[in-house]
Amino acid sequence: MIIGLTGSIATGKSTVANMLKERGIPVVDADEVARIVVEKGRPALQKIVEAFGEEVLLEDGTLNRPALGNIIFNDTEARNTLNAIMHPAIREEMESQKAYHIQNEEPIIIMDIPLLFENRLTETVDRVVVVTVDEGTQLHRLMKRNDLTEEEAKARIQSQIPIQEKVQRADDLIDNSSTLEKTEEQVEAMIMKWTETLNR
Ligand SMILES: CC(C)(COP(=O)(O)OP(=O)(O)OC[C@H]1O[C@@H](n2cnc3c(N)ncnc32)[C@H](O)[C@@H]1O)[C@@H](O)C(=O)NCCC(=O)NCCS
Ligand SMILES: Nc1ncnc2c1ncn2[C@@H]1O[C@H](COP(=O)(O)OP(=O)(O)OP(=O)(O)O)[C@@H](O)[C@H]1O
Repeated sequence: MIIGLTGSIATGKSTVANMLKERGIPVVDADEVARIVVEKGRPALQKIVEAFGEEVLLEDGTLNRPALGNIIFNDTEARNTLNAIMHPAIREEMESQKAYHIQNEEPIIIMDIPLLFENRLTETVDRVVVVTVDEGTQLHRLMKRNDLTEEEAKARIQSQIPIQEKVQRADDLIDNSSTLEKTEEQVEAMIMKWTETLNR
């Protein structure tokens, strides 16, 4: 069973992904893969420099992530340019990690993909789990985690499909508005449900 794990920015996908990993379920993480494909010497990094200039590089030649983030989260056209460079490379690496877990006969594999709906990838998974929080909590957690102003955080939130729309399209929901313990309980119940489905 291939499960797509998604949500909106800072709703708690990584938090839930870690809870799943702790329970032995393999997770293929799009954000992590997105970091690998822009490492020094990779073709995607070269293309990013060609599109956005040397100012998106740090002195040591690695990607200046905050600088690129400031450009793309405030400009749809720039975001589309970056997506066109990175998404094919991300997809290829994710497929290869998925194939590895399939070969190991893992019964459940999690694909943690923030932009699952935006990139129309729902057909590539069997079920979709959406991690949700209320909008106030999302804004607050994002501002705190990334040290952003309210305006900067709102621009990032608005660069994705609204969380309420994603909630409507979910097969399973995790409400991460409350404590981590409450989230953990929901994760355990969900794993139990999936396991029952597989054993049926
Ligand atoms: C712009 C970059 C360098 C900023 O890096 P930074 O370390 O600040 O953020 P990080 O990578 O941890 O992403 C944080 C969150 O931002 C959101 N996000 C990232 N990229 C995008 C995008 N192109 N469009 C909308 N939201 C995005 C996601 O919710 C993601 O979980 C980075 O996000 C990036 O390389 N983005 C393009 C690749 C991509 O689309 N990644 C999303 C997973 S497929
Ligand atoms: N239940 C919770 N209670 C308090 N803080 C939380 C809770 N869940 C997550 N957080 C915090 O909220 C922030 C966002 O969570 P997390 O990084 O898991 O979100 P994400 O959806 O993976 O984000 P992104 O889309 O940016 O990758 C983090 O700083 C995390 O520590």
